[in-house]
Amino acid sequence: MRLELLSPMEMAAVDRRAIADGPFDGLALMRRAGTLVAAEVLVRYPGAAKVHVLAGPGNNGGDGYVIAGLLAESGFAVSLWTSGMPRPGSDAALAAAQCRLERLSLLEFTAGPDELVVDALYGSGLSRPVDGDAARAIALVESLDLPVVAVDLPSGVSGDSGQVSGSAFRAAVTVTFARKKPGHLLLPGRELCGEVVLADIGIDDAVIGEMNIRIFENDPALWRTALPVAQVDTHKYRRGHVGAFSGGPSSTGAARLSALAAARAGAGAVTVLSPANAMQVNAAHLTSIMLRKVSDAHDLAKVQANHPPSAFVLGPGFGIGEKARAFALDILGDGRSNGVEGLVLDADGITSFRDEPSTLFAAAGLEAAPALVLTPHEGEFGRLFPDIAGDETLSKLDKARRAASLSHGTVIYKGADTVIASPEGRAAINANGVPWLATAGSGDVLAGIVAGLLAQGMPAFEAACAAVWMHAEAARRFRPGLIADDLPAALVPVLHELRGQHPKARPQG
Ligand SMILES: NC(=O)C1=CN([C@@H]2O[C@H](COP(=O)(O)OP(=O)(O)OC[C@H]3O[C@@H](n4cnc5c(N)ncnc54)[C@H](O)[C@@H]3O)[C@@H](O)[C@H]2O)[C@@H](O)CC1
Ligand SMILES: Nc1ncnc2c1ncn2[C@@H]1O[C@H](COP(=O)(O)OP(=O)(O)O)[C@@H](O)[C@H]1O
Ligand SMILES: [K+]
Repeated sequence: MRLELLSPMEMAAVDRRAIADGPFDGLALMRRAGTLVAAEVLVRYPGAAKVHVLAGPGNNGGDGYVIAGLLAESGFAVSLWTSGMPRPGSDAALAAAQCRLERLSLLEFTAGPDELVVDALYGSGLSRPVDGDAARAIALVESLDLPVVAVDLPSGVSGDSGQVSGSAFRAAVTVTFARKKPGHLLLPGRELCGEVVLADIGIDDAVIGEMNIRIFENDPALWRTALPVAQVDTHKYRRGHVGAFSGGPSSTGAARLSALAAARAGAGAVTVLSPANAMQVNAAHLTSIMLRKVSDAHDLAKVQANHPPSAFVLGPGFGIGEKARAFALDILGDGRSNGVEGLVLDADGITSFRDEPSTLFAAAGLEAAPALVLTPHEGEFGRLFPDIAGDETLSKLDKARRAASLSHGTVIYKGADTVIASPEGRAAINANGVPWLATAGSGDVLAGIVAGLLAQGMPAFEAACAAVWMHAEAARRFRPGLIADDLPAALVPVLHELRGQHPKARPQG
């Protein structure tokens, strides 16, 4: 699958390289791009009363000239509205020269009901805010509620960040070329793109392969082969043991949600690690999940001495303060020598380090430290990484990557467009989320899934990507009405399906 995401700059480099290598020159690529967009229009809007093609001054406009010509040849009534002449000698100028249609000035743009708009104003070359005639055209199209087919990106949407610069079209369909860009998946870009169609214009995969791209759309193809597969001769502790720290007597539910999720994600044993004063309430609500008293460092040391968990979840409902810091630093310091694969630090666990994040980052950076996975939502992200969060020049993708590098941890920067980033620079943007996942406790479940996968030996980045995708997929299939309590069981069919696709899959009874 073509999951790499190319920044507009990388895409331009790929275009140049592909043109240099042949067999297609720039105009041929443009003709292929335009032909594929025109084909989408034909298939989706065969009855459009009229098609307005808006062509800008660059190569995005060049695609527009090709599209306008082809749609007119196919029998559509086409109005071609242009903004700025293509640079003489450019591919766009060649495409414009081959288009016989009358040029109307975008300044005079007008349209009527039941008509269609093809937006070929600006694509990956967007270099300043969209204003003036283009902004007026966008407003008119919006007021008439006309369907828009965007070429490469809706004009005004940054391919790097998904942010709007000035104003932007809201497309029903966006046809992009070779690979998606981060702006197709990051909000608000994802919303403004509508359905994204990836069109193959003939750029060889090898050209993209040479770029060593490390940013991907999150998809099972990225991590399916790393999913844990239980061996025939396994036993419960070998299938991974998760320890989920509980808060005090009035905030124990979050840890139990994490614990259940870890168990459903395949951990063979899960133990809620509870302060003494919450033992009773936890005991009253647990069956297959085990329970141990962990009130202080001494108790934690005892847990680590006998069947120690291979992964921990610390934070959900835990309470903010010194105890969370001490436990987290203890686990990171105890390290892989004791069989600990990872620590998932969520919610209060993250906030506990707001005044001294560097101690956490230093502990995670030690050679023998287990993997640290941080799962902040936007508010928590700002507490742990205030400088990165406050830098408005950075996209959500950039922010997650910088945070991962700084913290030596894998960062799951949550939200409707969750970004997962590894400390070594890999990143994935998740796109299968559904709004009803925004329900109290759903983050606790996510933390538990990550820990469940880590405990079974899945590498941190893959475990984080898999957990985010499965969490969202379980919610998507469940449909609205979901509460966090439903999620652990809703994971089961998703896991079954993924395991069925695993290359080492055995028949399941
Ligand atoms: N050979 C190639 O390089 C190919 C390029 N393709 C198309 O080329 C596009 C990229 O082309 P370009 O790099 O020329 O970039 P664009 O055509 O996206 O935009 C660049 C042009 O628009 C102007 N511009 C940018 N933002 C503006 C704003 N807000 N207001 C007014 N003017 C603005 C710039 O000054 C420049 O003239 C892609 O999006 C894709 O549609 C496709 O044809 C496939 C092949
Ligand atoms: N609009 C949305 N669309 C899809 N997923 C969302 C949306 N809003 C939040 N989420 C997801 O829901 C989960 C909420 O986690 P979190 O904010 O920690 O909530 P809680 O602390 O209540 O568990 C995260 O996985 C997040 O990515
Ligand atoms: K466009």
